[in-house]
Amino acid sequence: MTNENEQYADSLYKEDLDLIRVRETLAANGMPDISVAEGYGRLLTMLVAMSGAKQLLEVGALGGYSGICLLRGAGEAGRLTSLELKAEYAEVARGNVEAAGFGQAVTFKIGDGKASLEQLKAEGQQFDFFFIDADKEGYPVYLEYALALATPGAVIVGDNVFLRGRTMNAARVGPAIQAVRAFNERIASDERLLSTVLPGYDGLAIAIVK
Ligand SMILES: C[S@@+](CC[C@H](N)C(=O)[O-])C[C@H]1O[C@@H](n2cnc3c(N)ncnc32)[C@H](O)[C@@H]1O
Repeated sequence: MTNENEQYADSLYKEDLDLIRVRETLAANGMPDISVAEGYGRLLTMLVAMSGAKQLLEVGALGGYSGICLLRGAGEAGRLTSLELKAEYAEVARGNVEAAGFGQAVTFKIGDGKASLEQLKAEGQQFDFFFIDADKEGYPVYLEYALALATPGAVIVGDNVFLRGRTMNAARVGPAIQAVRAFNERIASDERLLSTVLPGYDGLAIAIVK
């Protein structure tokens, strides 16, 4: 769901064939059309480019839309580790990331993102950009891992932090909603982070590790 402002902003940009392909393959494979919003996809590219990040990590690959946006910002030296629960989704993402010209730059890790992050931590891997966009109940844990795996100055971005209004609805107390509230509060108050929450689309949290 996009509002008039978002639709206007999106209408300014020409068709993006690599991203159209992602949406087509989602439909063709019966996958949900829940890629990051167009404007936030462009913002991911900009944030990666502006920060100079090269070692990128995303939690939640789906069909590769955000992966393509992230890698576009990082240039030739960019490397993306993409964590995805479902092997069949990762295969669709792999095809789309390859078709966009980034096949050599991406590594998919299949399974629960928390287990993959624990493995990356045990291997001593570090990243300078994190995009958290998977199961909402996992957001606080994903943030904890991002802080543990972050280089100084790393950027941490979390999508859908409004949960289409459920985050702000005090009557809603389900585990995913409480987890996203905890994530947002931590983003705003953790003294190790500089942060903001953008209210467009479904809400995007952006933080820099000091
Ligand atoms: C909102 S979609 C990701 C969209 C993607 N970031 C994009 O913008 O193109 C969420 C994805 O997270 C995956 N997911 C759900 N639970 C997960 C988990 N525990 N670990 C890793 N991935 C998970 C889902 O299978 C789905 O592909």
